[in-house]
Amino acid sequence: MVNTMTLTWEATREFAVMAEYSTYGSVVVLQVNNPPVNSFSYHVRQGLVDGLEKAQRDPAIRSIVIMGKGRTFPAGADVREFGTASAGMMPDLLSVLAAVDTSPKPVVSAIHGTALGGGFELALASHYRLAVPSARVGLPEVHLGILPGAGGTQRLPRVVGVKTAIQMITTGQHIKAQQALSLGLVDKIVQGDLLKEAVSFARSIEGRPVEDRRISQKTVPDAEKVGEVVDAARKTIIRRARGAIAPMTCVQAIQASVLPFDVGMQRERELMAFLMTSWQAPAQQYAFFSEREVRRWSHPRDKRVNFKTAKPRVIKSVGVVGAGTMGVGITISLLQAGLKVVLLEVNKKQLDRGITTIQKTLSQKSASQRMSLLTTTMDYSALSDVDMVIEAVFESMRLKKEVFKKLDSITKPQAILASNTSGLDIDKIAAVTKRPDKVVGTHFFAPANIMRLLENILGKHTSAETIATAMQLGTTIGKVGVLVGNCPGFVGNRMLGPYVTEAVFLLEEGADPQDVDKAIEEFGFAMGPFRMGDLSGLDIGWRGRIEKGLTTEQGPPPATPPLYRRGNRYCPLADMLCMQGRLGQKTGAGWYRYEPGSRAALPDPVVQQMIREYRQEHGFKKRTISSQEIVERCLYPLINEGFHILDEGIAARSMDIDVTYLFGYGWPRHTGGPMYYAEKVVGLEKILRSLESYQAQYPDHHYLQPSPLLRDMVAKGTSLAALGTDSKL
Ligand SMILES: CC(C)(COP(=O)(O)OP(=O)(O)OC[C@H]1O[C@@H](n2cnc3c(N)ncnc32)[C@H](O)[C@@H]1OP(=O)(O)O)[C@@H](O)C(=O)NCCC(=O)NCCSC(=O)C[C@@H](O)CCCCCCCCCCCCC(=O)O
Ligand SMILES: NC(=O)c1ccc[n+]([C@@H]2O[C@H](COP(=O)([O-])OP(=O)(O)OC[C@H]3O[C@@H](n4cnc5c(N)ncnc54)[C@H](O)[C@@H]3O)[C@@H](O)[C@H]2O)c1
Repeated sequence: MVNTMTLTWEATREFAVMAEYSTYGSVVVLQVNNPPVNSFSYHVRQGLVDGLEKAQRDPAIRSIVIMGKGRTFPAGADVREFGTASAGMMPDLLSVLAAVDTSPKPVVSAIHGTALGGGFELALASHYRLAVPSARVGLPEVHLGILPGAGGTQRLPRVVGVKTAIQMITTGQHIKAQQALSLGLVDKIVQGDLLKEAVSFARSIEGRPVEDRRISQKTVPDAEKVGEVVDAARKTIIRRARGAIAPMTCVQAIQASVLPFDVGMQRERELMAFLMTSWQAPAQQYAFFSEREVRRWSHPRDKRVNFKTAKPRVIKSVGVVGAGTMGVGITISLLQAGLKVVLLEVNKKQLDRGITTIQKTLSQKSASQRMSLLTTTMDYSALSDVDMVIEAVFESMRLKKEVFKKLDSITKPQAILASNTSGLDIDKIAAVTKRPDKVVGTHFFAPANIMRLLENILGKHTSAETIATAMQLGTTIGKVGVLVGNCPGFVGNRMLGPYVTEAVFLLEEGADPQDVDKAIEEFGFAMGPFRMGDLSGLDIGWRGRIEKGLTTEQGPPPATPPLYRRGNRYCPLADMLCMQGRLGQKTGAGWYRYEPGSRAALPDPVVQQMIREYRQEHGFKKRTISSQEIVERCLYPLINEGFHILDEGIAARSMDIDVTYLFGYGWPRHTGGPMYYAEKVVGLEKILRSLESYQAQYPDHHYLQPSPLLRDMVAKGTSLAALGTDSKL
């Protein structure tokens, strides 16, 4: 038991304040104080080493506790230091951890919040670990393109075995305290005041030898199976990693944990150096910080549209209109965040189907509690009292206008009216209401309860308060909100246009759908454009093209040249599939065929025959197209459209585009996003020259025409970061 009377502060702050030194009788507590997440920046490392040395020198001190001040135990290395001079300044994290491991006085890590990366490695180097019940631990370095480089790949397998260590490190998962306890990663879960409990625990182990507590001195429990475990892991990881090098490099480091500790540490260091100097690590770290940076939104259209000054309205209840694919997913997201929802649908069958899906999807534990927040209705007047409505009816401007007119007359005047349109003009929708300032686009991605992106669209009259509310709603429901301007397709779908258009042109020239998908999947996408089209439903794009007058349900509009629409080259192969009722997975056939009940895309001789005949009819000569050409022809026009978007001020920053693609379209994270990839991986000049060269070969493919902004940046040597929000906005 701790005598609370002895818990008087004898704190001296002569050491760097980032690791505060306090004594409680014979126990020293070192509290890392580096808000917000207590990362190990240089001064923290120095403070810890100084504190440890002081504790060793003082004969009155018999044990040491390390903990975090404020919200968390250290969440790892200071990633912002990577690549800067301070990162290399001694003491480095490895020497801090060596001082902990070899301390003759027992060291206890007392964990609250999240002990991640280097933070958890510090805990593993300690002789004892305590955690509060809400704590989480993990080694998420793989998401930053690196590995746990302060002994994590060597100590973790010594506790949990190679198999579990591979699983934890290559997924970067956070583990809850209770699971950590059962895996032997923490020794005790403590209730109540962590400081008191930790001091009490430290006293209880004073004088005990530390040698048998040092994980570095243990052996890996499943060492004899390492070859077999690594072989099995390699197969799944290579497939899952899709070009990211960190996961497999983590496995190589873990494999070395069966060697003597010092040898394994040397191997870990070499592999860490390899990853740190790769192009993927900075790309993934950029992705990490961009995900957070988009929360600091603003828009050049209006100075008031700025996260610093705009205040959100409080949203407690939301109406969702349409219980289709998106309406149901949006409803689930809202309920999961504890918001009240009124779900309205005009079709009874559809409503019933939606309710069943919602019930099934909500986790068993909280289903009844969450379901009690849901009201379902076929009567618009049930929306009279909600704070916000999200419309998710069919993608038709006529219908959206009709719905918004109704919503405007029924809902309370201060209610915000949002549309989940995939790309229709928000201003036209707002114009039918008497509150255009309260109309906004909130573009969710399918499946809406899973996909993290929320693309929020600022209309001409949307107020700063409305945008702040939409952005805040995103945070409340765990989405990554990105603010963009209004144009057909907004940012995400607009950039997708050139990508799918060019993908279909490749079929004319000789590729099969599976060739294109394979090249794009090898680049790192989870799905190529044709598999993705089949999954989403080919009718979505077809309806859109019909609405735009580019095609009709019966074929090309009268008196239209077959391969041109409005002066631009057009390939009608996708329309031809839809006219045959091949709408993708839902009809068992699209670009591919599907066996009943299976989602596996099988190449279809019928489609191959259709493409062959099409080539013959229109005089295309089949040629072999390399994967490199496929990737460049699909992705460079997409990137080029990103430059148009920046130039027009639709996106304020290139990072808004990158985050949109990382979280909404499965762009491979290890490449940083399309704009980062263009600038830092390929190089803007190379992108420009490739576009020019393809355009010379295909002068009527208008998406290949390089954007003036791209040309200008290459000519002036400007960087995307320097462009900031000041492109011609
Ligand atoms: C911790 C979180 C779970 C908290 O989440 P929450 O939602 O509460 O808060 P935010 O995510 O919004 O974060 C708040 C704020 O903090 C910033 N931040 C978070 N984590 C870090 C961090 N680790 N470093 C810096 N900044 C951080 C965040 O950006 C927010 O600020 P902003 O201004 O952007 O709003 C959550 O934040 C989280 O998950 N964080 C990341 C945790 C993580 O990934 N940890 C691992 C870090 S990497 C690491 O620890 C590496 C170590 O394993 C090894 C280091 C050893 C180095 C020695 C290597 C020797 C080899 C030498 C090779 C040399 C080669 C050469 O260059 O020559
Ligand atoms: N499906 C996607 O992948 C996706 C992704 C992002 C955005 N969107 C957009 O979301 C919207 C909805 O798409 P979806 O795929 O969920 O469509 P869906 O066809 O699955 O569902 C639309 C629902 O709206 C209902 N509805 C029609 N008229 C209505 C009315 N007047 N009042 C109330 N309900 C009405 C229909 O009965 C149907 O249940 C569209 O604007 C679409 O472009 C779709």
